[in-house]
Amino acid sequence: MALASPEATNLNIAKTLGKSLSSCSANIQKLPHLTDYLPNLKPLPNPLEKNPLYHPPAGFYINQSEVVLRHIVLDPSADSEALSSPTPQLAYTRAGPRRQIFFEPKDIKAAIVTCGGLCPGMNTVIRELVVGLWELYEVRQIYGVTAGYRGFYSRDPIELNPKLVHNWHKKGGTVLETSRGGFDLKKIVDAIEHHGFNQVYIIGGDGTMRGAVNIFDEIRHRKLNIGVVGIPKTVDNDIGIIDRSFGFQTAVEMAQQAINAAHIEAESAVNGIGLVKLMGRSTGHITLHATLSSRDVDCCLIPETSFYLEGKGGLFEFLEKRLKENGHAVLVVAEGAGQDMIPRTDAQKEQRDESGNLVFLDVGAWLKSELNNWWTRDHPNELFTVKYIDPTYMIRAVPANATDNLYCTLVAHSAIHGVMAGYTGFVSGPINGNYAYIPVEEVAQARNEVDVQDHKWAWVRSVTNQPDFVKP
Ligand SMILES: Nc1ncnc2c1ncn2[C@@H]1O[C@H](COP(=O)(O)OP(=O)(O)O)[C@@H](O)[C@H]1O
Ligand SMILES: O=P(O)(O)OC[C@H]1O[C@](O)(COP(=O)(O)O)[C@@H](O)[C@@H]1O
Ligand SMILES: [Mg+2]
Repeated sequence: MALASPEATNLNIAKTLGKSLSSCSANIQKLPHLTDYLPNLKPLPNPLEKNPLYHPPAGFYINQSEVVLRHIVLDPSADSEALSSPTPQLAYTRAGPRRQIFFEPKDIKAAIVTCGGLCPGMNTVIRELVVGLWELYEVRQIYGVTAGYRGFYSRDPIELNPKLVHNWHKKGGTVLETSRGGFDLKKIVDAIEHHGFNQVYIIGGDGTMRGAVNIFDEIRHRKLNIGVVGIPKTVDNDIGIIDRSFGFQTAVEMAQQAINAAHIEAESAVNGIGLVKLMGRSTGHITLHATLSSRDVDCCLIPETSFYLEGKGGLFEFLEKRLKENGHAVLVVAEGAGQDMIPRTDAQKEQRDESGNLVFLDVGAWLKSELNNWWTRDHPNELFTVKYIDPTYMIRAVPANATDNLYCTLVAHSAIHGVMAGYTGFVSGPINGNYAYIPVEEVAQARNEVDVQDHKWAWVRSVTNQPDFVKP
């Protein structure tokens, strides 16, 4: 069979793509807008037009019709049937400044809140919201709601300005403080009304976004002129649709220190095992990425795949082989992995944190004990040591690295532009590297789990050469 020349192939692809795109219908996810329930709101020109220092160049403003495609991988050789009746492309409103806005800057009273667990970059997002609102849109009433959702109704908000927040991006954690639980819808929306907030910026994870959906619904139900935006924060990277959360890369980078230490301890012992437990309640993204970038890991265990200890194809058999070959092994486990194997009392089965998340048992401590039992049983006269490192909070209680800090700036400014344009009940985040606005309801439902069928997991397997843990 004659091979097509590269030019011919390119032409074919271009033709097919052209056909595909010309017949492509974009399924644009509808974004809620304040005018949906307040039709009399009048648009105003963007104050950036009169900014004394910055003169918006051509192409600065985003057209209403600009979208970001959800899926950018396309198979141009897909059969003609599929192309003649293409599945509509999922598309989201592109983020960025609009020519027209729906808030008079002097009337804006903005609230910023952080909820859930920590994530590197939270302070940067707060800082950029404050500075962006102040500098871009001349907003002078900006408040921080402290201690998470409960702070709306139980604490006095604190006034924020660029001078106060100017070096917050260098600090880990959240200066505004955060908490789990305390979500009381009526009290929260009453407090928003009472304080006169008309823009609410909510930084938090999956639980927080579910709360934001309720807040938005209630505000819409009361027909209040208040914009609500979510900024997804998830060190576990368990929120779907967006590429990743700010802080995730920083956490992966921090995890390297723990893996390096585990490797050194294991290498320096006779039959040494270095065991590291990383964050990841229901997803193993941190563990997977830390494994891929380290290359010192012999076995990576995540919640999305099960494993077993004893017998053919089990963890013990694999580790025994590695110890024989290399004298040491490094094991990295996500906190949510193997939870079904750890014995629990009835009380432990019921234990929940303030937000209602199941409290996990320590998979690292359990594995360490199981490994020790196994070795003393099977090799009573041979030296063996397990060095267990749990860097849980060390990987998230740090300032964001440069890449994440940049992300924080873009996501915060995108959120501001969206709220100013009258959008509400949405989330600002990157999709395929482009910032977009996504209905918060969709984000609250979208999970992002490690796909163990895709290439990334295959890379892990090729780096570690670990078993599939398929029972014979
Ligand atoms: N289904 C839900 N509806 C309303 N609020 C929720 C829901 N789930 C969690 N929350 C609230 O969101 C906040 C943070 O949730 P949590 O699960 O602790 O962290 P994260 O947002 O980081 O996932 C808490 O105040 C919690 O009460
Ligand atoms: O001890 P805390 O503060 O509850 O945080 C621990 C948990 O936070 C997480 O990072 C998830 O937090 P978020 O849902 O807030 O992103 C889990 O991996 C971990 O179980
Ligand atoms: Mg969560």
